[in-house]
Amino acid sequence: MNFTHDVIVIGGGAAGLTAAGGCALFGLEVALIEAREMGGECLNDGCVPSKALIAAARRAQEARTPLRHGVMLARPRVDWRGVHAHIHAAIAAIAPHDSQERFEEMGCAVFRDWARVTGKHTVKVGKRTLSAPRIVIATGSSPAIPPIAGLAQVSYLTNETLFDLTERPEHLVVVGGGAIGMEMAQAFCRLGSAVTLVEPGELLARDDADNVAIVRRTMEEEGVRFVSGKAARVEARGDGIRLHVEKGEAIEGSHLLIATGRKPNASGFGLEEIGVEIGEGGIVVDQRRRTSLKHIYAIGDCRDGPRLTHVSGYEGSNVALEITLGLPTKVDWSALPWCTYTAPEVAQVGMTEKAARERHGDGVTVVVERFDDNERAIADGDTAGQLKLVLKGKKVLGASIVGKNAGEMLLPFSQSITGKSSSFALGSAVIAYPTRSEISKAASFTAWEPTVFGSVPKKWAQTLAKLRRRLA
Ligand SMILES: Cc1cc2nc3c(=O)[nH]c(=O)nc-3n(C[C@H](O)[C@H](O)[C@H](O)COP(=O)(O)OP(=O)(O)OC[C@H]3O[C@@H](n4cnc5c(N)ncnc54)[C@H](O)[C@@H]3O)c2cc1C
Ligand SMILES: NC(=O)c1ccc[n+]([C@@H]2O[C@H](COP(=O)([O-])OP(=O)(O)OC[C@H]3O[C@@H](n4cnc5c(N)ncnc54)[C@H](O)[C@@H]3O)[C@@H](O)[C@H]2O)c1
Repeated sequence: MNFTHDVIVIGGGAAGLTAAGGCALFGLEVALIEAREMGGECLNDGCVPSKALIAAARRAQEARTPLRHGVMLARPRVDWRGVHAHIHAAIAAIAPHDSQERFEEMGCAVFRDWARVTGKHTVKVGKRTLSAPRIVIATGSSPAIPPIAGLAQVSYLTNETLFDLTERPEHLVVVGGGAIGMEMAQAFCRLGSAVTLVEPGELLARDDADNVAIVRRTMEEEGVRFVSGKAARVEARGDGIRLHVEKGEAIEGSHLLIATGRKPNASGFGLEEIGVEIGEGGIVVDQRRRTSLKHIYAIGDCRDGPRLTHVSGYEGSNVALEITLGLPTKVDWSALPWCTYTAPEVAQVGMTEKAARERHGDGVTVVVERFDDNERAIADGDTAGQLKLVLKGKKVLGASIVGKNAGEMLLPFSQSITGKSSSFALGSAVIAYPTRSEISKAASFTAWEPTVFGSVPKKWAQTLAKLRRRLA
């Protein structure tokens, strides 16, 4: 077959851009297809706008505690148009990294239209049919809308519309206590909205429950109200809504945010017709991210698996290496990090205590270090939180951190889990004083303490001391 390109990448989000850019930098002829804005969800309606909103909220919260450390601040005045402008300025500042021009400079042919897979090696975009020996599907996901009776008849927000608000919601009702629900509930509350969050199960269910309890307490103290139950029915009420919780109360609010997970963008553009297997959680892939048709890869949010920007980037670069150099690259989730950017942040790498005990039973030990023992945290007056180090013997299986900047502290534990460092190396490292990172050294050293100060080293130290007294 006379192919038009070496590889076709569908989707210009974190996954597709990494795969396309990687292949182009190795000199392959790459077709990159994106129907909407370049940069996908992370840049346009995900990570970037949500973290920009959180930054505005942090500023308001700081001022809301008027007297702290002997310093008096003026009460915050939140101008929602200013918040909106900050969010969109952040998007605009990062947009050049993901732009059509940048990827064309790297050597990609960029097509800005919807793609349809028309054959095992062919993709139609606009009036053109492209063909390649390898195809990468990186079509992302959309908000999953739960079966709440009456939802279609009321107006509601999702991450696709939330960041366009130009006025502060009076009372935001958030459905879903996952990462989006928790981050946005706290941010809107800090910016002055009343916030009620409805969740039937555990908040941040993938994280360590003790650590989540700490962030929940902080959010409650700041004014977020948590309602346990499933959102079952909703109706319009004046300019707002009234949400009925299954076997529970009815909550009235001015705005409704649906944050109940993601639906992979896997069907409706030709994959089923050519025999690519699609499961409940998305496109079915093997560890090398190959679909049931081995020359077609699926990466990022569109396939079954973790949905995070760094995961999309990791899979994009793996697949680029496999396609360009022919090196099979399997994904490895043993040191997968993630962080929810509430205050305090809730961060995780590797296994939680619960997951480790399910897998390894009594062989697991857990070391807990609290930030109220960390001297930088004390000096800063920001001691909420703790680090849980999960070990099997001295091998690190995971770390669960809740606290200010917890997400920044995961790296040494990632390296320990992957064998590029060890709990001993971290426990004996020299760490700048006073920093919050000292807690990582403290936890690692605690794991070694019984060995370092065990009976054998103690006996040896005593013998040496005796010898010195005799010989000196
Ligand atoms: C509010 C929010 C906050 C988040 N915060 C974080 C965070 O802090 N950290 C983190 O790691 N993750 C975060 N995420 C998750 C992160 O945004 C996603 O995991 C990531 O963006 C997925 O990247 P992707 O490339 O797989 O998909 P996407 O970014 O969705 O890209 C897919 C692209 O494919 C295009 N497309 C789809 N079908 C077609 C077609 N047929 N033809 C042409 N183009 C097509 C779409 O237009 C889209 O641009 C957040 C998500 C949300 C919603
Ligand atoms: N900081 C981050 O890394 C970050 C931030 C935001 C989003 N994300 C990613 O975005 C994706 C989506 O996040 P999310 O928070 O929407 O999904 P999620 O899957 O994390 O949480 C959804 C929650 O909605 C609840 N729910 C479902 N139906 C409900 C109902 N009828 N009533 C009440 N609650 C209901 C579920 O029990 C669940 O707890 C995730 O993949 C996440 O990893 C990541």
